[in-house]
Amino acid sequence: MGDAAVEVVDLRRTFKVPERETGLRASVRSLFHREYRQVHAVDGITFEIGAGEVVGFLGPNGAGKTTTLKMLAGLLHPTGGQVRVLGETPHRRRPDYLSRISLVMGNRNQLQWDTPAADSFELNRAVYRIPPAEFRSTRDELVDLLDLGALITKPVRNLSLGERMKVELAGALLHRPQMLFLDEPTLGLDITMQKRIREFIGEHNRRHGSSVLLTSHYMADVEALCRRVIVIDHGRILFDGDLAALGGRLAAYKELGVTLADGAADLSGYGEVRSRDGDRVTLRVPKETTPQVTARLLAEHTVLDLTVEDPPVEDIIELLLAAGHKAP
Ligand SMILES: Nc1ncnc2c1ncn2[C@@H]1O[C@H](COP(=O)(O)OP(=O)(O)OP(=O)(O)O)[C@@H](O)[C@H]1O
Repeated sequence: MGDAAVEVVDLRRTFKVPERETGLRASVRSLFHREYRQVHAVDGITFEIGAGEVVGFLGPNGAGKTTTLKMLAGLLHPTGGQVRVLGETPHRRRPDYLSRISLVMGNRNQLQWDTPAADSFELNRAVYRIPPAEFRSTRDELVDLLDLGALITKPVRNLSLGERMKVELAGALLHRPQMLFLDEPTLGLDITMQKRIREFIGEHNRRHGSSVLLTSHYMADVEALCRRVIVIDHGRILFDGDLAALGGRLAAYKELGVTLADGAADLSGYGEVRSRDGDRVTLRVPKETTPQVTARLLAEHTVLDLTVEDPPVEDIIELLLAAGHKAP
């Protein structure tokens, strides 16, 4: 295998889950004889991530993203296939490997709850055997980049969700991991804090060149950070490539944003009205008829503003998933 940061070939993970039938009789029967079914959480995926690359990992709930990240981080054994991260087999969990990666899960706390983050940072220093001078300079850089200030001296439990995510990220980066797995790092945060976290991730990547695999339900995160995305559904990859190509390949329509002098005009004859925000109407129009539709709008109305854009990424992914479901 080459020197990609992540190399995954036909990776699989199946879970055996008990079938739950309803009713008293079924409950009693299940005491003696349990039926199981196989859940193919990850069903044969193949991809590579280059050194320093930031890749978005997208898919609906239950698609297999977290299961994949856990296998890459060495928390779960694969049921089949091959996985190499930084040239290592993750589930062997060699200390040297663990000191070169980090997994941050937005819905999980990894720092000690009752003590200040600064104490957990010290613990990480000892666990990862970070030389004191390197530790101080990395910590100070993270405190500065994330604007942590006094936050690291307060017990973690007293921090807001956004503040906690910032100190979590700092804790996860103290040992300067080359590979970063981020599972919903902006989950539940307000827009300002989401932006702050995403800017930090971008800046950290530019400075240190670590590779990042990121899952997020917020497309703004993905659009800001990832040129490439992998879309997964039902444990299988539906798309792997440039985010821009995803739009170009799939979107058979454009979105027109129109503001008319007559804000109340009915525009349903020009295309599908997607939304109306005050005087501004968003229309979905087939790509090939966009020039004619814009020409008609301009000829038949007093147009104050007109924009032509690709549909939002959320819509494109929705189309992709719908097409994937129709595939045999
Ligand atoms: N420990 C487990 N035991 C049984 N089934 C599991 C286990 N972990 C995950 N699954 C199942 O595997 C599938 C994939 O789950 P996974 O958490 O990887 O999805 P996801 O893409 O991360 O979803 P989300 O966006 O909701 O976090 C789901 O059907 C889930 O119920």
